[in-house]
Amino acid sequence: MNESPALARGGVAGIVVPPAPGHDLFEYEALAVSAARAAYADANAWHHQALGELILAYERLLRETRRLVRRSDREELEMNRLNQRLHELAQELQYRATHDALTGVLNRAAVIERARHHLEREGLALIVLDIDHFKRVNDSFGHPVGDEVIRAVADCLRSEVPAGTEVGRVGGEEFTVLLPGRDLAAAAALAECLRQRVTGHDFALPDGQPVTASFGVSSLAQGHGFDQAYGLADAALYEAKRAGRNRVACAPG
Ligand SMILES: Nc1nc2c(ncn2[C@@H]2O[C@H](COP(=O)(O)OP(=O)(O)OP(=O)(O)O)[C@@H](O)[C@H]2O)c(=O)[nH]1
Repeated sequence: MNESPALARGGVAGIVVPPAPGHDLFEYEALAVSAARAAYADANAWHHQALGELILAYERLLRETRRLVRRSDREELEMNRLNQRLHELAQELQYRATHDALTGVLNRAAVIERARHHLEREGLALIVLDIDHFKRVNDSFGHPVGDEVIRAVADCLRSEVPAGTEVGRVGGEEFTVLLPGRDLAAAAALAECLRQRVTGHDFALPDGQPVTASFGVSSLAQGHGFDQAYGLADAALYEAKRAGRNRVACAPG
C-alpha cells in the first residue's frame, strides 16, 4: 500500500497533521480523505462500507464547498465592482446637481450656496458679468453659435481667475465670480483683467466682430446676505451697461 499524504508529511496512519498557515484552504481535509482512502483500501479494515460512504460524502462536501467558495469570490468581486460604480454615480450626480451643463462652471444654486457659505465665514467680493448685445449673436448666427460664445466666455473666466476663486453661470449669458475674503479693489482689478480677456479673445464669429461683456462688482463683510451682495453687484452691472457696456463698475464701498 502506498504511503498516505499524511504519512508523507510526517503523520502516522489515521492521524492527519494540520497544514502550516498559507497552504490550500482544504489541504487538511484533502489529507484526511487520503488517509481514509488508505484505510478503506485495507481489506482488513472494520466498518468497510461505512468508511466508503463517509469518503464519498466527504468528497462531495469538499467539492460543494469549493464551488461555493469560488461563487462567493466571484460575488464579492461583483459587489466591489457595483460599489465602485455606485460611488462614481453618486459623484456624477453631485457634479450634475452643482454644475452648469453647457459650460461646466457652477450652476445658479451652487453659486448661491457657495456665496452664502463665504459670507457666513469671511466676507465676499462678488463679480457679476453679462455678455453685451448677446441677443444679436443669437439672432444673427443662431442659438448653437450663441451657445459656443457662452462656453468660450466661461473658458476665458476659468483660465484667468486665481486659485480659490469660483466661477458660476447664474443666467443665460450672465456669470458670477466669487472671491472669498477679498476687498472691492482686488475684485475690481480682477474684473478688469476678465473684461480684457473676453474682449481680446477671438470668438470666430462669422462677421469677425469681437464679443464684450459688462461687469458689476461688490464686496461685503462677513455676516451680510447673498441677496444684498448680489443686488449691489447687479446694480453696478446695470450702471456699466448704461454707461456704454464693455466696462467695469463698482458698487459703493
Ligand atoms: N444661445 C443661448 N442663448 C441664450 C441662452 N440663455 C439665454 N439666451 C439668450 O440671451 C439673450 C439675452 O438677451 P438680452 O437679455 O436682451 O440681453 P443682450 O442682448 O445681451 O443685451 P444687453 O445685456 O443689454 O447688452 C436672449 O436672446 C436669450 O434668448 C442660452 O443658454 N443659449
